[in-house]
Amino acid sequence: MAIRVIVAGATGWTGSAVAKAVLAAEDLMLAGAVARSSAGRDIGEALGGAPAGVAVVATVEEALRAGADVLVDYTAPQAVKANALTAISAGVAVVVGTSGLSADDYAEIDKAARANNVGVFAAGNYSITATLMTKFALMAARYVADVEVIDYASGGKPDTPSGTARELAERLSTLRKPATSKPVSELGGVRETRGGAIGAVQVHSLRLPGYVLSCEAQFGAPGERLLIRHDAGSDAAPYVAGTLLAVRRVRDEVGLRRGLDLLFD
Ligand SMILES: NC(=O)c1ccc[n+]([C@@H]2O[C@H](COP(=O)([O-])OP(=O)(O)OC[C@H]3O[C@@H](n4cnc5c(N)ncnc54)[C@H](O)[C@@H]3O)[C@@H](O)[C@H]2O)c1
Ligand SMILES: O=C(O)C1=N[C@H](C(=O)O)CCC1
Repeated sequence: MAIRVIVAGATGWTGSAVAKAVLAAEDLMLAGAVARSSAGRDIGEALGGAPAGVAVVATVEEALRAGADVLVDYTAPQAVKANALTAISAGVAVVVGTSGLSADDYAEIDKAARANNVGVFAAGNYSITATLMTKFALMAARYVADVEVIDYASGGKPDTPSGTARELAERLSTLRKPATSKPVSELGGVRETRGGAIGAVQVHSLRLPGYVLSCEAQFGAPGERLLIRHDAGSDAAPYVAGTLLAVRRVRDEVGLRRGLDLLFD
């Protein structure tokens, strides 16, 4: 039986690519599409194609009324937590694509998921090559203590740091040995120039025209440096396969799992 999927943010940059892929997949069924601006329209037509027989609705609550197995969220940082909690309380598994959630937000989502016997999957980045960047950085952190994360995006990105950088820093923090650099609290001058701490890792976010989204882990050791970096282009296609992998697997577990690499092996 096909997995019934709701896509929230279904007409957005990423959500539209995911919704089209769900419509095209034989083992998935687009059970709902949430997009406030297109509410009432057929989602196939709203995406520039043939009618799909699914009317766009304005809220996740409305979409859930038709029945679903998985909610995929590609909306906005201020909407994603409420959408996820709404789905969880209806017993529906969630794939979180939207960035902007903190470790505390994820703890709350995990608690709700466990209480409702539901699986939730979240990845700061669903692209295969961005996930490899994270995997290689985590490998390097086992051998090199000093690492900082730099996140680059266009000036319009609404959240900082990126979901990619936040997840990378959180995960590096669980592995790293104490850094050798002077603690920020002991520095003179303008301390903010040393970036923000996520866990035990300093993160620096640049927002400049010309970037789509790039993220790098920069390791330093006496006399040498190692740079592990991912650069995204301007197409949403790289995020689709990883998102659909999560959709197909999210109901196998209860509670929250984070990081696409968990689904690689
Ligand atoms: N994890 C990943 O791999 C990955 C990949 C791409 C994008 N993202 C993240 O996904 C999010 C969306 O990115 P995008 O580039 O597709 O954005 P977008 O602006 O193109 O699309 C977002 C869609 O959500 C809708 N929306 C916004 N606020 C909403 C609300 N409160 N309720 C309902 N719908 C709402 C918008 O109308 C829009 O259609 C961002 O947080 C981005 O960082 C993550
Ligand atoms: O375009 C964006 O915005 C993206 N956001 C994610 C992030 O915050 O890391 C990753 C992919 C693109």
